[in-house]
Amino acid sequence: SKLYNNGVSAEESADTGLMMNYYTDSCPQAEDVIREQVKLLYKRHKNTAFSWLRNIFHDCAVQSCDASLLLDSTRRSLSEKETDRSFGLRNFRYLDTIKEAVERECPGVVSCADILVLSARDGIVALGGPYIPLKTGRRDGRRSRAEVLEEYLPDHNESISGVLAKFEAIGIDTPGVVALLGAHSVGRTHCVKLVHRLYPEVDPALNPDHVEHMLHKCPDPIPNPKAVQYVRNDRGTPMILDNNYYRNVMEGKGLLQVDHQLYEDKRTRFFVKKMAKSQDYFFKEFARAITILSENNPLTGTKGEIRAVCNVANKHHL
Ligand code: HEM
Ligand SMILES: [Ca+2]
Ligand SMILES: [Ca+2]
Repeated sequence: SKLYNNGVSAEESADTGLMMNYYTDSCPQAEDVIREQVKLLYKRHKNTAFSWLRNIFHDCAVQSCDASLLLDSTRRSLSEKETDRSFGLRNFRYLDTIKEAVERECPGVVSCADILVLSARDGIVALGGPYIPLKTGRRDGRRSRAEVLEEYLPDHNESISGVLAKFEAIGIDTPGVVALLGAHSVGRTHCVKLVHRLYPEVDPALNPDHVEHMLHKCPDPIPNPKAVQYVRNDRGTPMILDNNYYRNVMEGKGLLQVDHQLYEDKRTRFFVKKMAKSQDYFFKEFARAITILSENNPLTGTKGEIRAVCNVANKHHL
């Protein structure tokens, strides 16, 4: 059939939006290949699952689930992943590994944006979280958008009102926000993001037992940013996506200002308690919120492109 300039046939270019199993006809093995790769990579590098989970926030919350997060800086612009807001993001090479495996099956068909979302979905399962059915059909953006990052991504010191407002703008309500922050039930936070709660004075809201641990892990008021000094987000079950985060937050063991605020603020406190009590409720709300996040403003139809490699946009086509 007639090919458009971007190599998409007329039938394929009809904009069907996001749908379940978008690649059923064009690349039936796509989701299996991704699931297989996630399993293999997770077995070898457990913490890559934290990265897949964090990616969905840092890509989808910033304007669109368009894999803009994955682009490298160019001579003309600094990429999202190299800004301070992306501090600590890691393991991008394992997304490239997944993309390469998918490309071997079906070259030029599956977007990096979908691979990013599906790796998060399968990574959540690897971490003991719920299986969340997610749609596909996203296409990749052509530019990184570091200049709008601040507008969309809450800072670690942001007020809870600011956090709620930013998520509300993409359709995620209060219980949804509380559930999403449950992602801090896994992974780590570097000392640079924590020392302001320890020095010059210890934040009195912190649990004294936890302070001792934090001071041990972060002994310098000005940590060397190159040193790998960090505190695990959830000392109890650091590798498992469970509701232990909410118990931590209730006990003054939330690491970030936003974690702590979640239990201080009237609007969110109720949901923290409810999620601490019921893992089912946490999972249900988490699944709902991840679904909304993953459908934020996607490029579909003929918008954007299918990137050949995830860290650079394709060479410009007419
Ligand atoms: C108000 C919103 C949020 C703020 C301010 C925030 C901030 C942060 C910060 C500062 C870190 C530590 C990074 C480091 O030192 O390496 C972190 C880690 C992490 N965040 Fe968030 N976050 C937020 C929401 C989310 C959401 C919605 C998710 C996912 C759904 C998420 C997933 C993660 C994960 C998995 C880690 C651990 C990463 C690792 O160990 O490599 N965060 N976050
Ligand atoms: Ca994006
Ligand atoms: Ca945990």
